[in-house]
Amino acid sequence: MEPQTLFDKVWNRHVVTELGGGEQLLYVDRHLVHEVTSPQAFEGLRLKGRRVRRPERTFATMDHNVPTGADRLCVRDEVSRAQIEALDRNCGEFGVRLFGLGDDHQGIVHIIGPELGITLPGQTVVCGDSHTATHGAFGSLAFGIGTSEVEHVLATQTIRQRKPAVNRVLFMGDLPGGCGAKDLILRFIGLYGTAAGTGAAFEFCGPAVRTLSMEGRFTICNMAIEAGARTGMIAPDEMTFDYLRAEERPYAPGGAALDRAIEDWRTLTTDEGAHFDHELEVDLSSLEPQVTWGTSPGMVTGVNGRVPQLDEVPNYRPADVQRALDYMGLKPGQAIGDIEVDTVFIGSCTNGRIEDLREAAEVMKNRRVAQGVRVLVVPGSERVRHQAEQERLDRIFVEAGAEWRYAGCSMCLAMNPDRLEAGERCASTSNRNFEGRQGMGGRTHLVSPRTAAAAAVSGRFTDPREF
Ligand SMILES: CC(C)[C@H](C(=O)O)[C@@H](O)C(=O)O
Ligand code: SF4
Repeated sequence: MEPQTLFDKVWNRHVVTELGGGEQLLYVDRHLVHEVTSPQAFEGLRLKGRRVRRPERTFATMDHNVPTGADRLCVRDEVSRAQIEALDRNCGEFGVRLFGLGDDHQGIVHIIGPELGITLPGQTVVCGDSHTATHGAFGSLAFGIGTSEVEHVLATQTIRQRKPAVNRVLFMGDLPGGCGAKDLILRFIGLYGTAAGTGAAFEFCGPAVRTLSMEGRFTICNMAIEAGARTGMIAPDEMTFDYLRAEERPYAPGGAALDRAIEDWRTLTTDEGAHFDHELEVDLSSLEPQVTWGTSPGMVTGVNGRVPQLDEVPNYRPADVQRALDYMGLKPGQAIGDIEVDTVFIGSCTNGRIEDLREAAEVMKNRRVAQGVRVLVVPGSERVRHQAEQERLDRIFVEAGAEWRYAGCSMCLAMNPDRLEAGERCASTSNRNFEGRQGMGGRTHLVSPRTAAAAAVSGRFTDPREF
């Protein structure tokens, strides 16, 4: 048989039928739902008198709109409240399991899927959300869909798809100490640009990926989208299987059933000699902690570097760089280490997992947040919050002067009360930094949890390896 890529193997397992015109119908193993992109989809079902085809394969949570303060159950914004109430009603009516506000398992959709064992290796996973690629870190085929497709999946448990190009992204060399998955993926986007993968699927490979924890792998696949790809994948290995065995994952198989599943998942690797449409390589030996200075994740440099000259930036025209710097209030040649921040956001589906919080806590332990800096630490899920509290990480953050909050997307995007005011400057562990992303006129610098924590303590960008 022809050697196959990991992508091909998972794709081929799910083809229900050929639709002609280059399209295939794929079976969907897991459909994740959140409050923003689902109301019209449920409404569509209702109007047509249809049911949810596989409610037991459909899971819903509330994350984008939810407030993260102690009074979060009281949602003041009208649009948010309407979406939250609609999801509650729709899940009740259509028999979908909902992790709603106040539920122990509520959290960002891309955090709770893996941690509850809802998403697993070898599956097809879809959600009305672009960062669904996150789940591909298991070696599953996970991608975002639009609201009309959400309705289609609810009604049929299938999705029409055209097979994308498959690109291999090879990370060479070891990840230097003090650098994490976030630095690695930002470096990749800095090198190849936000159109590196337009419409393609990435398989992330190489020794540095193999040594990453599952948390780190989720971070990388999460940001495949920011490099223009539809999805990212990492072949499952012992790290993956240990993640599934180590803790209670209520929706994953257990015991002998898990062992049998693992035997099957071991076959989910790219065969020797399999064909990729493109090969992209990144050398990590000179990597340092990364900080974005512009309004795209590809506008990025090392924490010890400088804001570049207008004509020095790969993949961007000088006029784009100028516009980004004007918005960001920065000048070419300025040292990154001289940029002061007034806000730090640690959280999101990119970096809101327990390991991210541990890394941030390590830097902030026995230190104080710099004068005048507001620091929000927002666990990605209620389960992460409970675990962090058991490890007393919340004490470290609060004693340093940070705010410890409840789970949600929070300041990753301005859809809930956590947002930037115009002109505020934030070191953020999230994944998008376009104009207004964290609030109108707000300025976002994407960084790792360690670099965010270092900025919290120093009040300016500082190499976290100095702590
Ligand atoms: C609101 C949602 C549709 C959106 C997405 O698709 O990614 C959001 O999660 C984001 O990160 O911008
Ligand atoms: S945390 Fe941010 S990127 Fe992730 S789903 Fe929420 S809004 Fe989208």
